Amino acid sequence: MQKIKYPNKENWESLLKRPTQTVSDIEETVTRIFTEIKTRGDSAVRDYTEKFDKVNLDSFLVTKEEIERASDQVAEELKQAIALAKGNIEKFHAAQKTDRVNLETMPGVSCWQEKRAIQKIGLYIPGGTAPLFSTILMLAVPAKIAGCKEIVLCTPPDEFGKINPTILYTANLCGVTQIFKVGGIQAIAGMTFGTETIPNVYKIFGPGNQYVTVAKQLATKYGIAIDIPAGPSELLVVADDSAEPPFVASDLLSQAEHGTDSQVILVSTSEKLLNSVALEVENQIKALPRRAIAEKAIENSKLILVKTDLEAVDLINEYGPEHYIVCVENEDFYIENTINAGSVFIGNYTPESAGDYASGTNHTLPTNGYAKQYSGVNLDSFMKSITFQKISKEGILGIGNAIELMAEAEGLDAHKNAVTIRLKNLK
Ligand SMILES: NC(=O)c1ccc[n+]([C@@H]2O[C@H](COP(=O)([O-])OP(=O)(O)OC[C@H]3O[C@@H](n4cnc5c(N)ncnc54)[C@H](O)[C@@H]3O)[C@@H](O)[C@H]2O)c1
Ligand SMILES: N[C@H](CO)Cc1c[nH]c[nH+]1
Ligand SMILES: [Zn+2]
Repeated sequence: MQKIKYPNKENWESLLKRPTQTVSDIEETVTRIFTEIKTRGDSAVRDYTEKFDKVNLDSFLVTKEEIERASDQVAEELKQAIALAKGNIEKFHAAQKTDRVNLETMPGVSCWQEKRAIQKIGLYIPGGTAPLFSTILMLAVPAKIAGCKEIVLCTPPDEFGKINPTILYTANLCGVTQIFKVGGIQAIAGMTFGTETIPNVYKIFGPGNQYVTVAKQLATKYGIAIDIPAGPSELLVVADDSAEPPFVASDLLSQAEHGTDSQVILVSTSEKLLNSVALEVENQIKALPRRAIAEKAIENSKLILVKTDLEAVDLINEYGPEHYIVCVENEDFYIENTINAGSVFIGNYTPESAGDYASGTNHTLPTNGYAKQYSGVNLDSFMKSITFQKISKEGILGIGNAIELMAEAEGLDAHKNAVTIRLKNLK
């Protein structure tokens, strides 16, 4: 990891740059694939699946038999772990339900707001280098609580045209309607336009690599809503001498192992802590099965020494990390001053992995600095708010003249007339 001592504020922008490619780097490829899938449907999906996933599939739809077989292949112990995680995610997301907002803004003018589920949604479940079945819990569980009717899932097949059994088991457990063996840009395009077999949806959810993330962003040009840009995983840890260096190193590596384009950052006012963690990272990385991936990500990663807690907080808010671990004595200061972050993990005994799997919070979070303007996925992501109003005779008498005057001032006589005609009727 590159160590940077007391960086100047003018250099923050380049210091805090992500290693990912930009939308413009990938957009041309994404646009080409979108155009082909829009015009050629399944046959183009098949071609791109062969090109990127190295398998030629007759059918993308996972069958009932495949789902049943998958359940037998998942160990009982893992099923119980999934059940525990599912329970916590259910509890935390069900608690996010809100009451209807109901108000009389003036006598006889009642306004209220209610939420309704988005009826047709698509979930992208990453499967390029690891089968992220935990992401199904993060998306399908709140979707069900919200009341989404049709839940389509796409995930890349392996070279034998198979999907990891735990993905199929979890999808079935969570009430996913249809599962398709399609990944990457072709999956997002399929759910955007619909093909002979893949239904189009109203909103696409889920993380993925850079191609998936840019494809989701492009889908919005075609009227599809997306959850958030949730690309390559990242983690920023702020720690002081109260932190356990081996714990901090293990957290940094937990996100570094996601992909070569992941980034992890350690910020501290203690050089001693930075050095101890760097040594620990070097040691722990050797034993990782995904060492090669983690090592690449560590090349993109940084140890940053700052002078004060205030400087640390400013730098962290400027970065807007997806995951943010606060492991310092003065934790309240950091928590109170957190403005931009996807999800925050506090203290020596809160590994980031807890949020990835089982604490109950959602792991689909904004990356690449998007925590400045986006929230992570939550119950509201699966719903729309609809406003209602009902005006009585008393109400229209009270509000009518203001509407008439405003409509007249905008030069919109038909708007004014819709009120005038009613007021006359009441005289
Ligand atoms: N931000 C979050 O909330 C969050 C959560 C979980 C995972 N993630 C991230 O998800 C990502 C998962 O990535 P992954 O690659 O393992 O799986 P993936 O399923 O996202 O992507 C695999 C697909 O990418 C496509 N692809 C690969 N190379 C391509 C190329 N050169 N051109 C076009 N398409 C190509 C293929 O179609 C393949 O099926 C990781 O970066 C991880 O950090 C993020
Ligand atoms: N850390 C990822 C979100 O960036 C989520 C995940 C799934 N499995 C393991 N981790
Ligand atoms: Zn993770």
